[in-house]
Amino acid sequence: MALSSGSSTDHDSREKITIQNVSRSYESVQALADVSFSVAEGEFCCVVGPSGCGKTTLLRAIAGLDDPDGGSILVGGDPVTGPGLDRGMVFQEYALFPWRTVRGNIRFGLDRPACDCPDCEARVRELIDLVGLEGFEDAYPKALSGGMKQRVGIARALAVDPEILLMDEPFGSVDTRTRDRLHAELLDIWTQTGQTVVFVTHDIDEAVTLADRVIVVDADPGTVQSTFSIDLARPRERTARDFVGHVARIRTELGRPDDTSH
Ligand SMILES: Nc1ncnc2c1ncn2[C@@H]1O[C@H](COP(=O)(O)OP(=O)(O)OP(=O)(O)O)[C@@H](O)[C@H]1O
Repeated sequence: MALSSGSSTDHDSREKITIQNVSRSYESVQALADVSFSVAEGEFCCVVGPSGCGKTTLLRAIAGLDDPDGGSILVGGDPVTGPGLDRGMVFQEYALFPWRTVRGNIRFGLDRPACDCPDCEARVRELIDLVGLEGFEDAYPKALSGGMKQRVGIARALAVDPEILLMDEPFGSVDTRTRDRLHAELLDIWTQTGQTVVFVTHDIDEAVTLADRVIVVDADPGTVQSTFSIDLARPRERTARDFVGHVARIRTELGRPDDTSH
């Protein structure tokens, strides 16, 4: 993947994440090539692109789970040198601990020594309420539906109140109806928390449903393709009518037919 938001990558105070000339290769495969863009504080940014264009590699690098070969990633102006409590990650395949209950999975982040949560049990209860899993506290992941598992994944990522939420195709494994519901719930949570979100998807419709700003990348890792971002500046509270107009506008900008009727 090679992309540029078209804006300066010099750090300014509104920038929460600054990605500067980041590259990453796996043996002969170049997954990221000279990637530069930034994400503003409190922004919901979707990175959309086809399978294999380097989206997961990028997200893992921001999370500090993987080291780029070159370039730098700054969070709040500080270089990322490894995982941190300021970043929560939600994985496509949930990555829940099968031997832990819903409560135990959500509590995971709070059990770390670096966590200074004054009342962890109260925090877990708050998160269970937030993601609507009341009554399932003692259930194990194998007894949950895909949508419920991902609610646990989101709650676990939010447990330590991270400044940044990194989401890697989190709703790729749930049915369309559940996905629509989870979109609404996620936007609701984001409205409450005001976190900076980087949400990776291969689905442009999902991206325009959720994002303040969409960064579109194309196939062929390591080459610059038709990559652009769109500033949507949408209001946080949006009516269904606004939404249809919003999708139509984005489709026009992307040069795609207006098929927002379904
Ligand atoms: N650990 C690895 N070892 C070797 N190659 C890898 C590794 N991780 C990723 N790659 C390769 O790097 C490229 C980018 O992979 P990445 O998973 O970041 O893409 P992606 O856009 O997230 O794809 P998807 O949408 O399918 O998850 C791919 O060609 C992939 O095969």
